[in-house]
Amino acid sequence: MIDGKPIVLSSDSEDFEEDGPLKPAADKPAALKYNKQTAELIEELRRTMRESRQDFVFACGGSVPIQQPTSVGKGPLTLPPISLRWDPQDPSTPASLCKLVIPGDPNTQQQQQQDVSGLVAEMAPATFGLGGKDVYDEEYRKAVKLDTSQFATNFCPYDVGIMDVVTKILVPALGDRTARAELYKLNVYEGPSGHFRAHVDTPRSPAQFGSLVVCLPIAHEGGELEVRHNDKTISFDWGSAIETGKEEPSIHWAAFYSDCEHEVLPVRSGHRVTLTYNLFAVKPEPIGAENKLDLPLVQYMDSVLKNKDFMPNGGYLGFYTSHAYPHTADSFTESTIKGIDRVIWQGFQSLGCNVRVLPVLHQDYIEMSDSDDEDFPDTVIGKGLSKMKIFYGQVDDSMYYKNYVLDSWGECEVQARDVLWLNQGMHKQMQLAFTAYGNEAETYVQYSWCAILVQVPAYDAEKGGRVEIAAEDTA
Ligand SMILES: O=C(O)CCC(=O)C(=O)O
Ligand SMILES: [Fe+2]
Repeated sequence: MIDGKPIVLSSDSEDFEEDGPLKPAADKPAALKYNKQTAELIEELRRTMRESRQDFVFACGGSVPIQQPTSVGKGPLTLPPISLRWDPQDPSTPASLCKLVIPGDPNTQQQQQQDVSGLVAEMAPATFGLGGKDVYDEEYRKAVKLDTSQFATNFCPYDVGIMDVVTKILVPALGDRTARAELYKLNVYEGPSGHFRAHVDTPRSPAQFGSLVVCLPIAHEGGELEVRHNDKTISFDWGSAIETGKEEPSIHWAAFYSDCEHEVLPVRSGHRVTLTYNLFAVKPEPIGAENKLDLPLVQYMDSVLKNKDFMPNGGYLGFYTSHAYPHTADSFTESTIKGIDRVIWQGFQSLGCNVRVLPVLHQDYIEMSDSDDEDFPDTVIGKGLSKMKIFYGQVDDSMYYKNYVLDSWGECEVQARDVLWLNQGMHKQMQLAFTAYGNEAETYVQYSWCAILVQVPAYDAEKGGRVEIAAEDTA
């Protein structure tokens, strides 16, 4: 949970003095109190973190063949034919016409395409969220959908190991946190032009961390799903794999962090039929110091903290998260923290530091009458942000100025100028993504990117390690 006051940081906190601690200068809000050795070690730590970022995945996928059930040898990972049943718009339509079994008889492929057309005729245009409203605009999304109240399927992503893979790859193996999938929509993207332009998925709750798409084996061409994070793109091309005769009928799936921008490219022909699921992180475990992460980056962080010259009197580190996170107007949960963010958050915690995650907003997105004011910060960070109704441009107070007291840990006040940043924070791309198109007009939960704030304890020369500080309740 995040509550309390908003805090303000200057982004140019790179100023070190040659020897010894800096004297804070009134005209230099970024002046810092750290020594030269700290400056050098920080540079190394920054570089290592930049490099480590490349190693984290943000999407995964696979395929599962469908087998006709036999009386023998039906193992737990066998996927039987998938049936779909739906509510007809005309209640007098016989049930036999409101059902599709996939794959159907291999000799009647054409029949199957006709059956899909029958399904499509019962589906409604799929809208997307724009500016708080559900909009239908074929320029951005051309697809049809059914809600879960209107259809049923025997397919379950848990039966065939998909959720095991998702949990292992996208929910880092920390504690026994796991992923829960909730069926969300049935969608059909029809050739020659069905598509969904770049968007991020609207979070359904602060516990949502990802989305799962399952594509049924129905012939189509095109319709590649592209998922992007920072400057990387992962593409899932199921159409060519599904094309008749090339492989045994299989479902194809992809799961990805839902703050990652993604896009369905135009379907050239056929029907791209998908089930979509929202993924939630469940069973968060309290993380204790005994729960050390055995990752090179954490070992490196450990070695820096063990260096007696690094922040000998303690201090504060900041890391702008690589992903954006959902939060509601008054709640923010750390249970969905992912990728390198998760490693940094838990890594520092396991090394005896206190860690917090705070939402961040860049000034471009804050509309204030006096935002031309030079004293107004480039970046506003803090727990109180969520209370400012920022997403509607209604910041109702002008108290958020540079060098504001950022936060406090017990008696300890953290000022903006005390924080050494490990990376640069302007995730413009992500901010644009969340202000542009979502898959749903839902404003109750929003994404924003965040800052991880780390309280580094002082070095105790006698003990030969960092001073112990009281662990925080991170629930
Ligand atoms: O069908 C897909 O591959 C993705 C669909 C999608 O992005 C959505 O429904 O939000
Ligand atoms: Fe989406």
